Amino acid sequence: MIFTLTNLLPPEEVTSIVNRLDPEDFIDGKLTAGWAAKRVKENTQLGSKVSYGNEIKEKLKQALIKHQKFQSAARPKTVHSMLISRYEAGMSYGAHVDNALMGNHLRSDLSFTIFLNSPKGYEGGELIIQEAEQDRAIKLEAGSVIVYPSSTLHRVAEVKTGVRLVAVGWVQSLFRDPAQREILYDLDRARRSIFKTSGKSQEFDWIAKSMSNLMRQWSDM
Ligand SMILES: O=C(O)CCC(=O)C(=O)O
Ligand SMILES: [Fe+2]
Repeated sequence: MIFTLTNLLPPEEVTSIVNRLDPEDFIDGKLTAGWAAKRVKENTQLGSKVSYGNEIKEKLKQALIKHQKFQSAARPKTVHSMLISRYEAGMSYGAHVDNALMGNHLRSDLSFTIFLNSPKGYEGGELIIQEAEQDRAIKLEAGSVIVYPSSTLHRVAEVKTGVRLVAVGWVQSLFRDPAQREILYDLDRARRSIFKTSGKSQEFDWIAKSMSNLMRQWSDM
């Protein structure tokens, strides 16, 4: 399941993040890519020792963790390995699959891109996810997020003009099976919708009970 979150942060907060990013603090993106992805990764990213970088990543991570749709659809155990990337004209990231295990044995079940600047600020630069029949190209407003399975082949199209600024990161979910996550997401949506129309009805209780019991069976702690 691929899903989006709109307005992760208010626009003024996204602008203030962008204003803090000094192009001088960005280093070659190849430094954090696996040996094969290194060959196709042509971008820059905020150096890991840049002090304000950790503050920004923490703020974005907290906003994700608090987001109800993100909780319901991703069921995060850990949000990890965040990077802030900057693509100038001519830069791209060719087709690759994300490392399954990162850092201190953290699994990547889901990948996300938080768009930090407006799509009006650059041409090209779409995130392209390969699906069975066709590619899906994604370019969102500043402050919006795309969340997609880490199991996919994906790439970032060449930026033709302007600058593309994004934060990317990964989620180890409490439920590693995408089908299980989708069932839990649908049950949660059904439960919330029933609650809205009929309150804490008998039907609400049955769905809530089933959801809890499936979570007990499936959770991967
Ligand atoms: O910039 C993006 O939207 C995705 C980048 C990416 O695929 C990665 O960092 O692994
Ligand atoms: Fe990737």
